Amino acid sequence: MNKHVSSVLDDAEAGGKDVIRLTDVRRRFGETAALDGVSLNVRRGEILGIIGRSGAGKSTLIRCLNGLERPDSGKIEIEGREITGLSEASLQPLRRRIGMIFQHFNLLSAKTVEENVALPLKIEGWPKAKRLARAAELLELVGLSGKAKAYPSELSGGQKQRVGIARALAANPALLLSDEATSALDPETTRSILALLKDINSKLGLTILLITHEMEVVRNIADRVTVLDAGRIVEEGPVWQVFSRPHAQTTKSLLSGIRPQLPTHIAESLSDNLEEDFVLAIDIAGPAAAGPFLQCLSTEFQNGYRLIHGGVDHICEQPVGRFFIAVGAASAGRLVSFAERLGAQVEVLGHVADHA
Ligand SMILES: Nc1ncnc2c1ncn2[C@@H]1O[C@H](COP(=O)(O)OP(=O)(O)OP(=O)(O)O)[C@@H](O)[C@H]1O
Repeated sequence: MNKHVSSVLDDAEAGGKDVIRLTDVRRRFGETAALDGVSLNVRRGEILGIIGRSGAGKSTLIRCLNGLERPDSGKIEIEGREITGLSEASLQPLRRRIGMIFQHFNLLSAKTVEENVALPLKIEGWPKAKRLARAAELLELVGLSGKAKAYPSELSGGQKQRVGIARALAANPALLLSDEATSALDPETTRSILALLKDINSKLGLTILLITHEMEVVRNIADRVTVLDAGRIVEEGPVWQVFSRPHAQTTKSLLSGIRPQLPTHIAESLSDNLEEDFVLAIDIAGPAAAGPFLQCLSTEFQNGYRLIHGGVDHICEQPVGRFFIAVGAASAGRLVSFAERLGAQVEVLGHVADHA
């Protein structure tokens, strides 16, 4: 185990369960409540995703966390120490406990890769030889050992973000805060950066807070997710649960791009004629989704329903099923109760003629 790994683990063992804790944090700008009573915690070693529409309050939350913005009221604690009310000087060492990576990398173009990575250590007063040794160690961790003497302009977007990650880890933070860090990257590069973050999370036990509008990012690497809307938390929980059974309308619409939807031509032909077939959206998560659910349904109802669309996906290794089913009016009530008894959540979307 290298020195960096062991020091992060030592820190992890020394502290409490929550790296960050927010209690009833409020911040207004005139009439706008950017944060309207936000309480959340980021547990040591987890990856927490925060999602929300534009204007939901994500940037304000980040600025409150790194001390650039002060909340009007409420409490923010980093590793058990309250930061609200601290002077700029007392805030500095706590601010260094949070490493940040950004959408546009924020590297210094006139400095080499190793100088960029070593910069936070220079600010901390480390001697040159020591900080270059640490930069080499971190560049190895992010797979860029051969690029120490290169300049940012000579790197691809993915490589620049790897440098950003190495720099964010240099001062040995308790938390890595990722602010839309993959939003400027193509899908393949995004996947490789997410794999690196996941690897660092499991190797170093590093806690990561991901702020993103990309649902795929949260789905791929986060353990838990918090949904912000108009400055409030409207939903939170394990990613597989929230993504398989979103309750808040905001969450449903944020996830509409990555969850199966009723085909548009059928959605547009739905009626409210109770004599026609019922169109149901059925969500089921956990072991029952993996196969038994459809089997049970066909055993119980034989040919009495039609599968319109949907299937089984896997989120955080949990099977998650979403099916759109049409069933005759006479069997609909019985099918809904049967599915609910199996643990599914059922929504009646409308009605279609039986040939649709
Ligand atoms: N300095 C400011 N002055 C006035 N209003 C502000 C200020 N900062 C944020 N707001 C308002 O607070 C609300 C939350 O903004 P914030 O930037 O935190 O949202 P966001 O979720 O980060 O949005 P985006 O995804 O577009 O960056 C918005 O209505 C915004 O217009």
